[in-house]
Amino acid sequence: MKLRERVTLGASALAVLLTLGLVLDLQLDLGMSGHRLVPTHGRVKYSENGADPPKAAYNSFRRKFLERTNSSGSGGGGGGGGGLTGQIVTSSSLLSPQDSITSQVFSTIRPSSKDQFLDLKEVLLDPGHQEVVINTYESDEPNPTIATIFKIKPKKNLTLLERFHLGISKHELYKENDPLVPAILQEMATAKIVHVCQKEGGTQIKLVIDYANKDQALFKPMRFPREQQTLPNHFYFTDFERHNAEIATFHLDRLLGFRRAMPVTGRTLNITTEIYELADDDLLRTFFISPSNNKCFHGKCTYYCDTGHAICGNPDSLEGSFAAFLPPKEIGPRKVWRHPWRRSYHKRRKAQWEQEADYCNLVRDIPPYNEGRRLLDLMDMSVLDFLSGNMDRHHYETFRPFGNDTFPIHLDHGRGFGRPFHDELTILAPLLQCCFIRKSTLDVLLRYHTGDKRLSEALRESMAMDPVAPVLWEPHFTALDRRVGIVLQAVRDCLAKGGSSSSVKDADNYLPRKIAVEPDTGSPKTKNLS
Ligand SMILES: Nc1ncnc2c1ncn2[C@@H]1O[C@H](COP(=O)(O)OP(=O)(O)OP(=O)(O)O)[C@@H](O)[C@H]1O
Ligand SMILES: [Mn+2]
Repeated sequence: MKLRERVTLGASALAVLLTLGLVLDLQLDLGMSGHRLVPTHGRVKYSENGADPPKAAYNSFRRKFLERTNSSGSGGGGGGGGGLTGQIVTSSSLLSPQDSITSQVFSTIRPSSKDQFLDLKEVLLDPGHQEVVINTYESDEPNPTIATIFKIKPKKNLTLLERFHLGISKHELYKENDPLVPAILQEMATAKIVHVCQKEGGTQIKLVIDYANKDQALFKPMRFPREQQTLPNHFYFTDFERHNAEIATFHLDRLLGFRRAMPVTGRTLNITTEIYELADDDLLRTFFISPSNNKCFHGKCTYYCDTGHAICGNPDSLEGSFAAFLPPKEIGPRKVWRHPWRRSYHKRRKAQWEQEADYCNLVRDIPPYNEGRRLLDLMDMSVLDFLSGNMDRHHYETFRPFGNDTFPIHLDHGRGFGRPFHDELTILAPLLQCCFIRKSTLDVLLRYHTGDKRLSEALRESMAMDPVAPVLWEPHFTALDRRVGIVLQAVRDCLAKGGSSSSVKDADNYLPRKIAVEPDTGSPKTKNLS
């Protein structure tokens, strides 16, 4: 080979390697949204006159290389105390004043636990002309179920879960006080298991549990005792999953009146007779006996599926969460959406919403957020996640048969309930940036804050019957009540500000665009997202 050919070949190989490296790096940062791929890796700078502000290069350098930590100081009341008042709560990514030009800083005040929020009560009684607390009328709209859409007549011999599936409706997974829910919890916790295999996909190990009547559950194993907190050097995307967070979030979702999470129960299994002896070959291959003679398995997955992170019986029993299985594709096909407030999933990069104060206005011009219930549902989701401390909301799913004006299913809560002494305000970013909330959600929160039964007490009661109770470590209950107060304070801040953080004072810009008049044909705003 001539020298020139060798050089050309070398250069081509280098180019291919570089491209591959770039693609792999971006992969970490891209999300799939139905069929829209929305990159967030571009560093979008925000400045008032469109030009880079002074020191922008320095700030960007500093953010990139000097401020790598994801868990610097916070206003979170240490020691599980709660009840601290007048203290400013800020996001953990709080930056210096110079940075606030290019970065959004999230902050609010921790209210007193005795604050009765009379101002919010007044708004609930008479919403008037404000644009923060939004009354919706979903209950007046048709609410077809899977059974009605597919014209399925429920037969007598259906299983509990089959009946549950047929009852899933456009507005919710199950009705308030639906007797099927406790029945399914009981069945999942006690019925005989006949087969176990690993669930494909996802980052951490999950097992599909088959019962004799063909009903199924999704099993997430316990890894740590209840008191274990998120490791200080773990990012939200390397945090371990907690089975008890799945259980607690189902109860929390139900108590908040959302009913968008599948029922989840705890159960203690015998690892030999209820997993090993029923496992399929692929799972069986990952079983081994630990030095202390316990049976262990690690399965196959992207994170933590190796001998060092194996799941072991103790000595023979293994606790886990059992989530009722979602309906099969034939009747409940789902659409996957990229969450607009998704984090960057990169140890140094920031997401677009972290850098643009005006981000909400961008989102609400884009379908499906420009009309109907979706954006309000994301506010609900951010409240749920803030209360539980779940930072891992990258995608969400909806049921296709109901079209786009339907609820997002609350799935995958394994990373909640990890830091009871820290309130992560960035989880509330959708609410803080859009500045509106469903009236019914505010109503529920206010009742828990000022009524007879605080949220912690309601949750404790709701989970008392779970087979692995107590489900949560005590400090998480204190955290919940404290965080309810913070959400209420955030709504109060919004009312005081008169709505969205946008500088545009046009009322239409504050409302979920049910009233949007013109179809969105390549609005100039979308250029930032493409
Ligand atoms: N109850 C359920 N029944 C059936 N399928 C489910 C259920 N819950 C979740 N899934 C499916 O399994 C996928 C993975 O579940 P989940 O997100 O809880 O696990 P994960 O390991 O945290 O995944 P990821 O790492 O992608 O976040 C979900 O995206 C969803 O499509
Ligand atoms: Mn997950």
